[in-house]
Amino acid sequence: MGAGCSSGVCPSRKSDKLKNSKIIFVVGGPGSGKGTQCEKIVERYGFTHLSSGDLLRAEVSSGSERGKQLAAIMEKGELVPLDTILNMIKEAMIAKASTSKGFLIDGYPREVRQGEEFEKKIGAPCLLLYIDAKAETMLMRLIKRGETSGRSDDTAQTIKNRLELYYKATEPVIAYYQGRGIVRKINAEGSVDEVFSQVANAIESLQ
Ligand SMILES: Nc1ncnc2c1ncn2[C@@H]1O[C@H](COP(=O)(O)OP(=O)(O)OP(=O)(O)O)[C@@H](O)[C@H]1O
Ligand SMILES: Nc1nc2c(ncn2[C@H]2C[C@H](O)[C@@H](COP(=O)(O)OP(=O)(O)O)O2)c(=O)[nH]1
Ligand SMILES: [Mg+2]
Repeated sequence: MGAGCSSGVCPSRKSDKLKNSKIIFVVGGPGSGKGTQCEKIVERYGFTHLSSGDLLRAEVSSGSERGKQLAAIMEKGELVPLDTILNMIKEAMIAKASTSKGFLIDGYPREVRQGEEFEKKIGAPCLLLYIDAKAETMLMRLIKRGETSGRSDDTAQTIKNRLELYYKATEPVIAYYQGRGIVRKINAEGSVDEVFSQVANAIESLQ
């Protein structure tokens, strides 16, 4: 163990506590319905839901100096530094490792490198749920969500940036994992329950 690793939360090595954890990546564009489906998975299957965006928003709400820097990036719809978000996810996973039946990682990886680093420092996913909706659908859902979400990034210009970044950086993540045969594509155009029936089939195919 190198210097700085004595706390047990060492970002540079795999954690023994997490080595047997079941890991599901939930990938899709902004507004595709990742958060909505994750809530339903938790209700039925009892997994632990970790949303990268929620972890970051909690840090922003804490008012910390780091939170202020993150807020400026998120308001523009850009990606925060890889190490920051990966360490936050790893710490949250370790905190739940002894009681969790498995982890839903929502909003991460956003780019292929994030996936590679996650696997080096945490572990490999057994499933990638690809929540697929058309750009117009995502745009409409986000504009509607923006009426009540209070999220500073649910605004027309930032939504446009987030969608562009999704197609450029995140879609390649799906192709990367397709090569391993762990991707299940979910058609997210229908109602929440229609989408969930596909999601449930994918989860049950694991057990
Ligand atoms: N894995 C990540 N890497 C880098 N930045 C991230 C990551 N996850 C979230 N962020 C930052 O937090 C912001 C909000 O992310 P979040 O996942 O909540 O929103 P989103 O992509 O619009 O998805 P959704 O609205 O579908 O939940 C992103 O625009 C980005 O600035
Ligand atoms: N019609 C329809 N609307 C949906 C579905 N899933 C989510 N929504 C709505 C609820 C939200 O206001 C918005 C974005 O959903 P979200 O769960 O926050 O998405 P995400 O940004 O976490 O991917 O879209 C869905 O499956 N069908
Ligand atoms: Mg979300």
